[in-house]
Amino acid sequence: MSDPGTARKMTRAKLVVLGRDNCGKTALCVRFITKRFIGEYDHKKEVTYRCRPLVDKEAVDLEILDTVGKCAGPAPNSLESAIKWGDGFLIVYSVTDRSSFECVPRLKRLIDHVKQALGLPTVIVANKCDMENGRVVRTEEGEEMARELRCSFFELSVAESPAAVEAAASQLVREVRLEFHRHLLAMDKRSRMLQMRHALKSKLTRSKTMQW
Ligand SMILES: Nc1nc2c(ncn2[C@@H]2O[C@H](COP(=O)(O)OP(=O)(O)OP(=O)(O)O)[C@@H](O)[C@H]2O)c(=O)[nH]1
Repeated sequence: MSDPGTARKMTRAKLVVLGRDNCGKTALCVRFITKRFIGEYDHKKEVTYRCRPLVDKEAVDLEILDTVGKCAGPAPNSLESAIKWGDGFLIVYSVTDRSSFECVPRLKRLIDHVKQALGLPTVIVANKCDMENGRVVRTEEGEEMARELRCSFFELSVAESPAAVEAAASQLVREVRLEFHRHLLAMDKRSRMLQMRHALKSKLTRSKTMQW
């Protein structure tokens, strides 16, 4: 995020894409950035993409970290570092893979734990809805889980709908912007309180000196 001390507008943001292997994280990143769907992605390590999309007519410099899917066992250090680094999170699962769906709450808890904060900007994406024949997770299950975790929810097909991918990523940028402005307000409030405390202290010191 931009440094709130120097700018009132959020000009950059760091997004992290999380989810089990094979759920379509790389496909989603590539679709969002290039608008293309290639089909096969050679991706065995973390990759950071950079782009500058317009979201609600305002440009934003995005760094998007595409993590490597892993869910079982303790979270690797690289995943924790990725979460520490990020301002907003896209958690992806595939509607054709129940274990990827079950992984979502675990990843959300990890975000809350690593960032030591609740309610950070997080969007859940249910991918591969074009594969109706292979579907094992119903739309309502995804919606219900997103409600429980208090996250925005998009069910889409990266393969078939670039517009839906853009909508999900734009929603995340909006939520990161909101968080940025909340942070600015909190800092303004804190600095006003400090100013008031300082003014009160000097007044007290002055009146004590006058009594002497
Ligand atoms: N039918 C269909 N296939 C998809 C969709 N999105 C991704 N895929 C396919 O799913 C497979 C895995 O996609 P990736 O983007 O490599 O998945 P990933 O989550 O990055 O996987 P890891 O790198 O192992 O973590 C690829 O064969 C994609 O072509 C989709 O919306 N529909």
